[in-house]
Amino acid sequence: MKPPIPLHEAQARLLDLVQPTATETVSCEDALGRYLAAPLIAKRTQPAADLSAMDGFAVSGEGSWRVIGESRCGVPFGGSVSAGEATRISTGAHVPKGAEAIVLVEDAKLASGNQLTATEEPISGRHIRRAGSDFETGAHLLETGTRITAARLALTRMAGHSSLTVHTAPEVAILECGDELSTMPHMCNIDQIPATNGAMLSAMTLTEKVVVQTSPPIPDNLDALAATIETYSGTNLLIISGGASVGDHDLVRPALHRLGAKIDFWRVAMKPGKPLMVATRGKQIILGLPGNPVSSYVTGFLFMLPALRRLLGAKECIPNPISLPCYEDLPAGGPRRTFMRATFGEGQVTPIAQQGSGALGALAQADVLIERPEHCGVTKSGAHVPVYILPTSGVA
Ligand SMILES: Nc1nc2c(c(=O)[nH]1)N[C@H]1C(S)=C(S)[C@@H](COP(=O)(O)OP(=O)(O)OC[C@H]3O[C@@H](n4cnc5c(N)ncnc54)[C@H](O)[C@@H]3O)O[C@H]1N2
Ligand code: MOO
Repeated sequence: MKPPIPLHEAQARLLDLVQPTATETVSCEDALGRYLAAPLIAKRTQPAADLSAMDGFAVSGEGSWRVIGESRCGVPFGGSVSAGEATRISTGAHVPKGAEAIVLVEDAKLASGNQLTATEEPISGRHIRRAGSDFETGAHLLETGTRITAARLALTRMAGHSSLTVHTAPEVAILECGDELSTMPHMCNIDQIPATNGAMLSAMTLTEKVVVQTSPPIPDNLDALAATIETYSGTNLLIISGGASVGDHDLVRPALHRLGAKIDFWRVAMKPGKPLMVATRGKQIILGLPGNPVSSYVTGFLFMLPALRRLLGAKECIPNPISLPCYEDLPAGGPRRTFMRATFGEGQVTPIAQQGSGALGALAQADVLIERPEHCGVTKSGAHVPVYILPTSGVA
């Protein structure tokens, strides 16, 4: 048996196998959460003209000023203002030609209806958003592969786009196998356990634009497993949880062999998640995830979601750790890169006592994964450690 390969090599090999899906043009709103298939180039200049940043008066020269009109959003003042003149102005309205300062409403005094004085001397250029200060027509605003977030969706529209080119939603099948798995958590007998991984992995994909298909748990039977894999052969990505290890009833490898799939690698030097398997069958990518629920989650986070992002054309597919202090001493690392479930609070992370790869209670409590590199030394409390933030505030 070949030794497990290092995590980073395994992730790189997986991503090398995956090609982004075809492209399609969708409304900016429908592109939310997807990745640009072309750079975002500004089709307009923003602001298109000098605008006031405050409600008040646009003035020219020294005060006092005679108010000769109004500039409001959508209805600019038609003419220009000369020294000693002003217009009323709204936040976001065009600064009239000739005006160079804004007197805030709070600082304005009006006598006989239209004679303006200021309690605070206005400063030339202050409270004026200059034309093009956000971006100019032709500016390269977002790179290919950038994810459309709420703020970027607003930017695409402000830049004059109503549609965007993105990659089509890949089809993903999520399977789970094991004779002990029950679809009825409320009525499991002693020989059974509730099937959790299919539901969990499906939930994890909700952060990406994908079409997910699931099937009831597959029994530990080679014919049944091969037949189910065949049923989903048309999907871009096939995820199989369980049966990835070396036991007599771990049938994913035999089933893939029988179907002529090419196993690219099996076993990664990581904990949890060692029996992870990556294979291809024609254009389909197949990921065999270990069945222990925490192992399935961690490999889902570090392999399944990156593969989906690559299918969707993301420029960054693999999550990046940040550095945070750890509240406790951490033991030296072993031969496998280890991902410890931990909580986050008061600016530091604290490992959870129960680190078993079946311990869903601890996983459900975890805010972060602490990364312990292979053979690292002891880490003293207070030292910074690499940490992956888990999405705990929304779905998945
Ligand atoms: N002799 C060895 N035994 C094992 C090794 C090894 O290297 N040599 N590796 C261990 C590691 S590490 C892991 S991880 C597990 C993974 O094994 P499998 O992928 O074959 O998983 P199963 O045996 O099918 O299940 C393991 C465990 O998880 C439960 N399970 C499975 N699927 C689900 C599901 N969908 N929902 C909820 N729970 C599930 C299953 O009942 C088992 O308890 O292998 C070690 N063994
Ligand atoms: O790799 Mo297993 O996931 O350690 O329990």
